[in-house]
Amino acid sequence: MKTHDLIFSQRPYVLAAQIMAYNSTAIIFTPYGNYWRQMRKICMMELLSPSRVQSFRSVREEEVSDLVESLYTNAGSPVNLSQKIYSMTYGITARSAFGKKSKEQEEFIRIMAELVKLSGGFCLSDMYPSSELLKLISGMRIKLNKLHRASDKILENIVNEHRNKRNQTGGGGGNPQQEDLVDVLLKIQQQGDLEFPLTNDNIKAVIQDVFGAGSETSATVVEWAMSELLKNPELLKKAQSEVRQVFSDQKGVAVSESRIHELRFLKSVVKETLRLHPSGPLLIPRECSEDCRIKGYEIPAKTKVIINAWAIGRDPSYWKEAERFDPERFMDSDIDFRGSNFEYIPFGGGRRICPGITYALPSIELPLANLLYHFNWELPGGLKGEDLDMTESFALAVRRKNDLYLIPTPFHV
Ligand code: HEM
Repeated sequence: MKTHDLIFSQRPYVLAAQIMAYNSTAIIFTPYGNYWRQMRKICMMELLSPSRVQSFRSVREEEVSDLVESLYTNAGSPVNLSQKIYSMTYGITARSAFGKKSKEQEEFIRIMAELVKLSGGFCLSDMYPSSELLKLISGMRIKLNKLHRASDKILENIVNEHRNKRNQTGGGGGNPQQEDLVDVLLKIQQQGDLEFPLTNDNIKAVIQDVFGAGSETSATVVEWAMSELLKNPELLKKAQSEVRQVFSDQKGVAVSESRIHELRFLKSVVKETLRLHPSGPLLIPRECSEDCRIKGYEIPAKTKVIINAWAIGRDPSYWKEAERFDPERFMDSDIDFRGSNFEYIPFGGGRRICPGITYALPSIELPLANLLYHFNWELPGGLKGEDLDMTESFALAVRRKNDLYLIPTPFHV
């Protein structure tokens, strides 16, 4: 990611991306080159830049406020917090990138969760990509085709709705400032601004990537942070005291983003969660584009390279009491996840580093701050924090194997 970054900027063949991402023409699994560069740049400018992220502040605040309201109505009884967090995060991404939530949002969430399971690059057909027989007998191709047909229908609707609206009133309802990512991609398609024609399939591929990458990942962080805090009641108390003190004048109103930067401990909780539970523990696989030599090892061209960010984040040669959830370690530390501290790479590094960091952080911090501010939390059935099951699922983005059920009790009565 530093000395040999260019050579390792390629992605390997993954059957799920081939089928689901319209011949790998989105961003995540797209081959390194001009097409990938242009698509990544468009998303950076139209969705992920600091000013665009700031412009979605009211979207985040509304979605989080809806979450809080729905939790108030469940006060005192166990709620499936995981499901609520995932639904909220997908809602934020849908509204930021496509202007509104899709009618089929819950169905799309289900498809994405399934896709994330199948895209890890560890299924037999990805180990032996040239074997058509394996794709057939493993049932992968059939499963993926079915999933693809279902997601394509939803994506097609999103694109068509945008196209119709553009034809009637222009992009963004006649206000270019209000154009969303889909509007911009359609405009580029119409104007033919790129060196290659942008097809409908390309647009759908990018939407799907953004939807999956932008939601599943951030949601896992909120889910794991709440799990770790429940396991460590004194840390939970500390995080709650901080947010309740910083927003002491709110008196029950949803916590806004205005002073979120003052929550130093909460930011450390997020960093520590990303150390122990990086959303993509093995990042996204790379491929070596030419022969190279690293520390005496010959790595032939086309070798699939998997980076174990999870293990690096728990390596005792870099981290004191590596297995312990201890947000304090980040309080007075310069270590950051933006790709230059290689002992801590939850977002990867180099040319393929996650472009969504600036977008992701407020979508994690704001819900977390609100959950901590508004409610006291307990495990159902008198379960103690130390007994909370922390088993991980196996997928490209690792969420809890079993959903997190908690009992919220309103703090402001
Ligand atoms: C906690 C939140 C997130 C985490 C932990 C995360 C993590 C990652 C990781 C590990 C990679 C692979 C990096 C590599 O190969 O070195 C990646 C790539 C990517 N992420 Fe994220 N991500 C997050 C949020 C987001 C969001 C919010 C978006 C967009 C809305 C996004 C879009 C992407 C895209 C498009 C890529 C592919 C980049 C490329 O191949 O050029 N991510 N992310």
